[in-house]
Amino acid sequence: MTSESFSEAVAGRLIVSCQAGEGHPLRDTGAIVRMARAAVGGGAAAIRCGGVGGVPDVAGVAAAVDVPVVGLTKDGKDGVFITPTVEAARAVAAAGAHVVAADATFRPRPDGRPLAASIEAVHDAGALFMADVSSLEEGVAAAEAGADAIATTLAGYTDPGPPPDGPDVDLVRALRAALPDALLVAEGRYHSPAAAASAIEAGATCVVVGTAITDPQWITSRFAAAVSAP
Ligand SMILES: CC(=O)N[C@H](C=O)[C@@H](O)[C@H](O)[C@H](O)COP(=O)(O)O
Repeated sequence: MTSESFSEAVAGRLIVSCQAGEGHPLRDTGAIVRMARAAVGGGAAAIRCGGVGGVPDVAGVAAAVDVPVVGLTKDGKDGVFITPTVEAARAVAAAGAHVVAADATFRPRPDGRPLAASIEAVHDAGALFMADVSSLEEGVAAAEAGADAIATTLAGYTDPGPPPDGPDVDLVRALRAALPDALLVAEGRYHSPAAAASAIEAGATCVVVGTAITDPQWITSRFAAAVSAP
């Protein structure tokens, strides 16, 4: 898939992130695949999937849906953990991901290789590279290093302490101003249709929504809290 055809497929549309972490009741490749098919049925333009040991999820979803698949793996929860190494990036591409999403923050990478090495490996495998960043500077650097898409995935997750409640729409605005032609993905804590629409208004090419669509446990907890007596 070329970056032009991926951009055409997702422009002004929703990507659904279908993931379930270790210990989650939906942590099962078959469940993830069915989730992805349901998301496509509802109008998802692409699926983002993978996680800890998530290569089988990427392969299963890629075989089951006819929309682009953004794949990733995760290794732990600290530091650089989203597709953190060149080897992990190669494995995700080999599983059939059209786009490989990986951490592109300035933090030290566990294999000591530069971001550009992961980008090159993904391109050599015939896939595109989505750079998961937390700041304007990281997004600009990732674009300069050859990333095909810049995503705000890690905004709010690199500082100590809990992330804020809402999405970082200001980062979307700043990235669009700095990178007028980039394929810019708004991602992270978009918890309502209105919030997702606000990202497009701020200049995002497309929006990724995960938890608010694909985690019944999280959705239930919001309803449960709303009806519980104070
Ligand atoms: C920080 C991190 O690990 N983000 C991950 C990236 O793949 C996923 O756990 C998120 O679910 C995804 O980014 C979508 O975001 P939200 O679930 O907030 O809609």
